[in-house]
Amino acid sequence: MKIPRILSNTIAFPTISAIGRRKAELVTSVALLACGNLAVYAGAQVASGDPKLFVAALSLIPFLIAMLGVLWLNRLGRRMVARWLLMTAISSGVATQVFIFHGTDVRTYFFFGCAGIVAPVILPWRHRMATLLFVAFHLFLFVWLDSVELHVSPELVAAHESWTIRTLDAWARATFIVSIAILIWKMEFLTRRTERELAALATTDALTGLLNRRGVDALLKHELATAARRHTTLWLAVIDIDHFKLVNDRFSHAIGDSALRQVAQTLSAQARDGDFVARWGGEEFLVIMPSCGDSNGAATAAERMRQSVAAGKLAMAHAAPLTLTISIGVAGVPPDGDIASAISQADQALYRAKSSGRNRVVVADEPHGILAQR
Ligand SMILES: Nc1nc2c(ncn2[C@@H]2O[C@H](COP(=O)(O)OP(=O)(O)OP(=O)(O)O)[C@@H](O)[C@H]2O)c(=O)[nH]1
Repeated sequence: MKIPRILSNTIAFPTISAIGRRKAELVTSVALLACGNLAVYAGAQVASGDPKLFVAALSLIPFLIAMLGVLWLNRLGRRMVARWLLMTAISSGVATQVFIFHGTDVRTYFFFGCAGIVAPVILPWRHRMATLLFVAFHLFLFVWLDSVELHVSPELVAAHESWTIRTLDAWARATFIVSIAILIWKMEFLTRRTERELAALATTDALTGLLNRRGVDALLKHELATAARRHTTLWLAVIDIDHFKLVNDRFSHAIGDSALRQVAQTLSAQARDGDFVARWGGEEFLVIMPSCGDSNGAATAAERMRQSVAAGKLAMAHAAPLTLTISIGVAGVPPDGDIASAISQADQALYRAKSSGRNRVVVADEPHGILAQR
């Protein structure tokens, strides 16, 4: 079944931050929960056949419209308005039921308790004083109404033993507990997801979508441990775009960014399963190749990447397509070796590749350095 866009949590709010999305989804959940609860409530009132309860059910229509407004405003990104509308609509919907239609015989006032508990997680921290007042007022109403008998409607006192009143009473109690439980579960779920998203963001380079330095550091340690267990060499390729400063200076920083993205895509496409491509720094990339075997295998893989970048063209709006080249330094980390010295060797090999003309691959332990060139 296709879920209407306005109701869907998974596809909603694609453009906002992880934390903002968490709040927005929480607002959607509470709005849907409140709608569901009060729809059942209104259903029981209508089914009772009692004209007063029927009018009470009709009085929930503005509340339902307000909930749709909350969902809509939330999607539009008017999250502050959506949050306050949600809380005030719940509050006034409950107040209407309690003070105009039921009094305290039906425990609709339990929803004041719900509103008081939910408010701090929904309302913005920025409005903390207003939130505090909202919470205090609702908890006061909840405690006060629980301790007094407020028979607003004489008909309701007469109908006290009817199935409708019992149902509404039971529903209000059950909803109080279940709503809080669902909210806690939802918050836990969203917190875990937000944590995962933030962890992914912290290890991802925003421009290219590759692993960033922080991400690759952890990965390197893991891959080295695996290689050491298998007694194999972990091969690393440090890659630098040639004359990249010229691209920025001659065209623009935006074109420079496009060039970085294109090289990142080409390297990722050329990497084999099990290889990892990361953005190592400005215009430098690092490729981790755990299963290349010997230096020939690593050099062949690096050469394939070099050729592929050189064969690509970066489309330009008002100029001829741009051809980019890269220089690559390759080094291996033996099972008992350390990453820092392998990176340093790869850097030196890269330096040799640059100083001997660029657009080439140099393997650190090759006596002549230059293994492949065009
Ligand atoms: N557009 C863009 N440029 C960047 C980014 N990060 C670093 N750079 C640029 O990359 C350039 C690196 O230039 P250099 O280190 O002089 O190297 P180069 O021009 O590539 O020369 P060689 O490496 O010797 O071939 C600098 O101009 C940086 O500003 C980025 O994220 N986007």
